Amino acid sequence: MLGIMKAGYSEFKFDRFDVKAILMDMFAADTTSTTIEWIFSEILRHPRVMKKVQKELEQVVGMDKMVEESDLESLEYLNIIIKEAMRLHPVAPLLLPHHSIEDCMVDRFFIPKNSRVIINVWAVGRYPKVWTDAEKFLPERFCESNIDLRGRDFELIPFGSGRRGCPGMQLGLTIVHLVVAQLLHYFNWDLPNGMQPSELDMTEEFGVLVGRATHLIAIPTCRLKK
Ligand code: HEM
Repeated sequence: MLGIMKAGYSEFKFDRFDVKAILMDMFAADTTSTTIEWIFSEILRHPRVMKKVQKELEQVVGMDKMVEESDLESLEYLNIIIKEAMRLHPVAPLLLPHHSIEDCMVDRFFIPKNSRVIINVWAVGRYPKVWTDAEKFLPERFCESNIDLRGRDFELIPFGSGRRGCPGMQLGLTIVHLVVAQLLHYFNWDLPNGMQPSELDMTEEFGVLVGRATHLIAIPTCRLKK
């Protein structure tokens, strides 16, 4: 896109604002909203977790004030909920296709130069040799582990890793934390028509991004004092 912009041969106006808008459209909006929808689905399926994170919000933020960005680093339980939901539901389960620029060995595997490399982070996140009770949503598993999701630990790479990892990771994580924290702080949430948490359909719809097959519907009631 920068090449097209610099060459100036497009028949329409194409400047930095257009490049930014296309990047936001292609990479930012859906990844962030889909991640939030999965996190919220897991929280609604686990009322114990919802109560615990709301308690944390009460203690850290207080019931008479809105959540601010500066509160986020103190919300430790929220942080591990988000890690756990992104382990089970990486929105780009195969990342973007990568291309090897030279021969290399990864563990025992030889990858010749010019190969297309697809990394299945969905399977890595559920690999039973790495994760105990891999299919279960257990945020507390991260209390005793330093595993991070920013690309340093290859067991958990929902943003990819290295030079071609997601450049919007910090922005994405801040939006996800803030939106989820605000929704849980301001409202209590119920499933519609007396649906039980265990009945919530978690079917995935496969594509470049993997979202819920049906959108999540939840009923809010006000929780804050003012
Ligand atoms: C929770 C939110 C997000 C998630 C889970 C996410 C995830 C990803 C993943 C998995 C990749 C592919 C990395 C790879 O193949 O190794 C990627 C690439 C990318 N992301 Fe994100 N992303 C998020 C938010 C954002 C935001 C907010 C922006 C921009 C403002 C952004 C911009 C990009 C761009 C430009 C690429 C392509 C990078 C390249 O090919 O070099 N992303 N993202």
